[in-house]
Amino acid sequence: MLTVDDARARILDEARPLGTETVALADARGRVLAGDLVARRTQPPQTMSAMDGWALRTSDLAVGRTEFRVVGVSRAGSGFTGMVDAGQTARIFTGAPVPDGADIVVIQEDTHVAAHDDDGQPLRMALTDRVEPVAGANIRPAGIDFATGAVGLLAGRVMDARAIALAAAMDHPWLQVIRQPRVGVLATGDELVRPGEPMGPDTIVDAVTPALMALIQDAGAVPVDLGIAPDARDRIDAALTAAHGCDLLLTIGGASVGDHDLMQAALISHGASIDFWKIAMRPGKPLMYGRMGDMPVLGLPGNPVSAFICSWLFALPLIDRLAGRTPRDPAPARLPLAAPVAQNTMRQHYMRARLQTGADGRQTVLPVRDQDSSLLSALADADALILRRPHALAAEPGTEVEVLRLSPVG
Ligand SMILES: Nc1nc2c(c(=O)[nH]1)N[C@H]1C(S)=C(S)[C@@H](COP(=O)(O)OP(=O)(O)OC[C@H]3O[C@@H](n4cnc5c(N)ncnc54)[C@H](O)[C@@H]3O)O[C@H]1N2
Ligand code: MOO
Repeated sequence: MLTVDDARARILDEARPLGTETVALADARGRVLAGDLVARRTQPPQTMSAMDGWALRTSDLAVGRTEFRVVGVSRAGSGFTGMVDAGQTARIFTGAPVPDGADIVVIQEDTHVAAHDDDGQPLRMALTDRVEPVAGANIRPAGIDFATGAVGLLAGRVMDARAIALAAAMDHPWLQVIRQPRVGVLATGDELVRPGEPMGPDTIVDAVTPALMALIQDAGAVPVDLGIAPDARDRIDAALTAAHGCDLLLTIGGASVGDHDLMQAALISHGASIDFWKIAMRPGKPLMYGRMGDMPVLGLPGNPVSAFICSWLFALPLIDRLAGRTPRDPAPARLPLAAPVAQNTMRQHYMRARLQTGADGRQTVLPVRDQDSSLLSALADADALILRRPHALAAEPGTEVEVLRLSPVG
């Protein structure tokens, strides 16, 4: 049987980022830049003050001048267009252009107004403290952030709040980004109903579709609910036809060996090639992977925990790749066990577990008691998975094991 690592590699190796589209900057959160983003302007556009104070000449400070004649005011958005000559100063505010002639801004805390005119406007400014004549002090040169034509954000950058700020500052109202993957979710099984639908004695509620819809959204992709197909070839065929147009298809159930496990045959009749079926992992052994045309298909086992863990391990990195991001590959932490675990089989085991912090502040990990792959209560309760490698030996409390955290969302 294929190992988890080999299965991951086979799934990811074939996948390529999708095409591009243009989105408004306001809709760009979480999207992936399709190309380098170049500044369309220079920031700051001219020499700007970094402080509220007075613009003047360092040459005046160097010769010991302490009083200056006020010749104008430079505000953010409306600079002083005149010249600051020797012995002169201009009132200046943070973000205002530094007038010609001035090469230093003295912060107002080091000054006082020595004389006002009849309207109360400052006529003369005097220094109250000694100010070092350092040219450029409290001044931001033009282009210190970025200059027109400079590459500010690289292709592949995920547009988080910080990247959005820079794109906005570089004057990009629109961005070229990788298209969001459309991920079809198709549940199968005669026994399934939607939450709230009439129930019979043999029915259970489709819990996996809603879980996958949430997981897909958390991954920045667009979920497409393809419904529940009963265990009948014609119904599964119709649902697979409806999947055309998706970038990835996740099917749930019908992956095993039972008489009603029809998914593989249906996929093949739709021209799908099956790359692998069954991997050495628990839960999730009957995972199937193939392609229908260009569209990758993950045939998830029906047991809800198996479907969730297979999606978490394989569908999420695949969505990352299709969306143009680096496929996630969380490194396991090492934490001591809070309860013993048995020797593992040849299947890599992802045990549902809870992180806990002892009175001494030390974190341990407690496997949930029942690892049955149908138990949604245990899955909801878990906040981590203990990763047990094939044939790992039995381990006592205190033994460090590999732990993957299930994030609060996803
Ligand atoms: N003889 C064997 N039997 C089974 C094997 C095996 O190797 N030999 N593998 C077992 C394993 S492991 C798993 S996992 C399951 C996978 O079965 P299928 O993928 O064929 O899934 P189903 O039979 O359709 O369903 C299994 C189970 O899950 C419930 N289910 C299905 N879909 C949903 C859903 N959307 N929401 C909630 N629950 C769902 C379904 O009712 C069944 O109880 O096969 C084992 N058997
Ligand atoms: O491997 Mo199945 O996926 O036990 O539940």
